[in-house]
Amino acid sequence: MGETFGEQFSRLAGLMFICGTIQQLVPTKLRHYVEKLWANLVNYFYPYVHITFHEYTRGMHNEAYSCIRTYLGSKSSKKATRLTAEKSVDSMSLAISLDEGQEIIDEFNGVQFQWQAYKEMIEGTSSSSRSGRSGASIPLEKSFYVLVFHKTYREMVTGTYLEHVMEEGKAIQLSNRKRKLYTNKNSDNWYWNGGKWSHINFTHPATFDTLAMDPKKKQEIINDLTAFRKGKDYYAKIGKAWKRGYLLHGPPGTGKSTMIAAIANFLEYDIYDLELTSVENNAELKQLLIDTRSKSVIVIEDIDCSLDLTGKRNKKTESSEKSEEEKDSNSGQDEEDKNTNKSKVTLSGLLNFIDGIWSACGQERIIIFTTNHVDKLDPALIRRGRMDMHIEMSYCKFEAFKVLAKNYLDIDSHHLFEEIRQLLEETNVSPCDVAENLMPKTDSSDAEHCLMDLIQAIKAAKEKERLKGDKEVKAANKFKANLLKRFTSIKKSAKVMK
Ligand SMILES: Nc1ncnc2c1ncn2[C@@H]1O[C@H](COP(=O)(O)OP(=O)(O)OP(=O)(O)O)[C@@H](O)[C@H]1O
Repeated sequence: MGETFGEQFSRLAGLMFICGTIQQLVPTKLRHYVEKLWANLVNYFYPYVHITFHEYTRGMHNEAYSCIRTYLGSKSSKKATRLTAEKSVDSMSLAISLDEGQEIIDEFNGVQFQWQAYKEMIEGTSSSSRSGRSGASIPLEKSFYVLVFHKTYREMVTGTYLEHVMEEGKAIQLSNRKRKLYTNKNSDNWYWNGGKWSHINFTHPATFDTLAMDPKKKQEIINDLTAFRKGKDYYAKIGKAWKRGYLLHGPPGTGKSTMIAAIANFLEYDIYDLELTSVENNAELKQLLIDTRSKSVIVIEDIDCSLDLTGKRNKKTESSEKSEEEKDSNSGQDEEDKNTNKSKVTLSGLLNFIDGIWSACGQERIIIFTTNHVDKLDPALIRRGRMDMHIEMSYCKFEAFKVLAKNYLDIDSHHLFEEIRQLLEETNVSPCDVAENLMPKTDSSDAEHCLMDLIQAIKAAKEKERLKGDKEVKAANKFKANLLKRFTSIKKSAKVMK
């Protein structure tokens, strides 16, 4: 746009003044025709297009309006002189928006777009009122934005500019909102209790900075998540639903749940904590997934304990699996009924949940399974493509310990570090146990005290491991001796028989 909006409007205003003056000189009888001609001329020569975005359309809230409001709020805090600020219960910070009558110029790909904010009062009627006076006339506030642009850019506006405004507005809204931790309700409560998931605000403080693990492995995960977050076009190009699966496995207390919180915080996603044991069947599982929003992490913790999903596939052939699923969902009389939870969700139901066609209806989702026993899981459940990244959360080694020492004691080095390094190399201790010992127990506990406590705890664990090892060696030796004894006696009796 060569001229600015200001210049173009002042030129147009000058022209209108001249035409207005000419109109005054025209005889009254002809004035009507001149006015009509003038309106047509303005229509023909006025090079601007106006688009109005109302807050409500046909009684429904217009999502485009709130995206524009957020988008312009982010631009106008630097440019506009009168702004409105508000904070909703669901949002973390103040939302700034353009005040009534204000306008700002937004620039996109070198083109200027003018936005104006308006508010007008209209008369409305209340359908019911607290005073009991139904149908009373009440003043309603009607807010709207008007986008003004040169007609040359009509295609750019409808093609890319508005999409850019919507996307950016939505992204700001998402990063501003309080994130949620959802848990699935029992299906008996779905309809009378507002939805299939109940939620609380998600405020877990874990981040990748506070997560104790091998730094190289941690960086790999961060890179993977970053690529996923930016991967919208890539996933579209390769024809894959925009989702990714992570399998977190490792002994108890190694940080699997902490890692989930760190992932959700890193991506700024909500978490859906799916309790499989309270899902009755495969159909319910699908409905629960459909009811999740994008930009979310769907978690099934301790998948090996959730349902008897292990080994089923190994026992059956691929071809018999479909009929098995039907059998499961119809009668549900076999293996699942042996579970105390009576859930009829099957392995194939769960596989569909992860990668069925309909699972692509909501994009930008992460699915995470956790387990303490990866070897117990059916290979089909965790194959690449379903669980794209397998992350082993392991016992605490020195690099992970340093992160915990920094978090809990705010120290980067200490003369006891070397002893701890050696002990951790020789002993399996979970980060959870290390963290527990690093927590000051009394007001007078300093770093030295905590590190000494930790050394004692690792030594005790080492001793326990040694005793366990001795016991195992003894048992193995006993077994070997028994075997040898039996073998010799068999040999002897064979000789006698000869
Ligand atoms: N890798 C870690 N980094 C930081 N803190 C950790 C880590 N692992 C464990 N912790 C600490 O130990 C506590 C328990 O860890 P967490 O629940 O994440 O382990 P988990 O592997 O999920 O255990 P489980 O398998 O028993 O569910 C956490 O609250 C956290 O304070």
